[in-house]
Amino acid sequence: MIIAQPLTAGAFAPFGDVMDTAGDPDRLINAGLCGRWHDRARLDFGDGRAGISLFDAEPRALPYSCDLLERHPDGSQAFIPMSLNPFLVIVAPDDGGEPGQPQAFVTAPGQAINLHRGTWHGVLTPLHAPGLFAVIDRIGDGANLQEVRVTPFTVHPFSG
Ligand SMILES: NC(=O)N[C@@H](O)C(=O)O
Ligand code: NI
Repeated sequence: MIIAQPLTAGAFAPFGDVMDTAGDPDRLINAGLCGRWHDRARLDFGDGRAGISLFDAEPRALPYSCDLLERHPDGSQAFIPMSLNPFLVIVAPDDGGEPGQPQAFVTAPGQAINLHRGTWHGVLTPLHAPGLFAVIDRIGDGANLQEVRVTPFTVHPFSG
């Protein structure tokens, strides 16, 4: 059993970047009418190119059972919600080419994530409809996908 934790940049740092507008913007632009939180993710598309896709994913409920993790060996993958709904993020360290102990996080409204190249993760998991996301990841040759069946585990909500 895994308890989903509130997503923080520090806890997620081994796996990827958290993008949000917490704190002051890096720049004020557009005559001071817009804050820019500048260059907040480490994107990597290897020998491919950057692509932007839109996902409409079915919401899941907690407790959530997971038995499959995947990774993209050739590029990073960013999930940017097009709603203010929180979503579930499951990641795991690499342990000799297999996923190690999974960790689960629930995003705050307005948070987006960028999975670093090769990070083990669960597939996009909205928790509320609409499960609309912009996804920035690698477009190129090859599958850029490694999937592994894992011992099923259940993610439970944080009861903070
Ligand atoms: N398959 C796909 O485009 N998405 C997955 O990689 C995912 O992490 O949801
Ligand atoms: Ni993925």
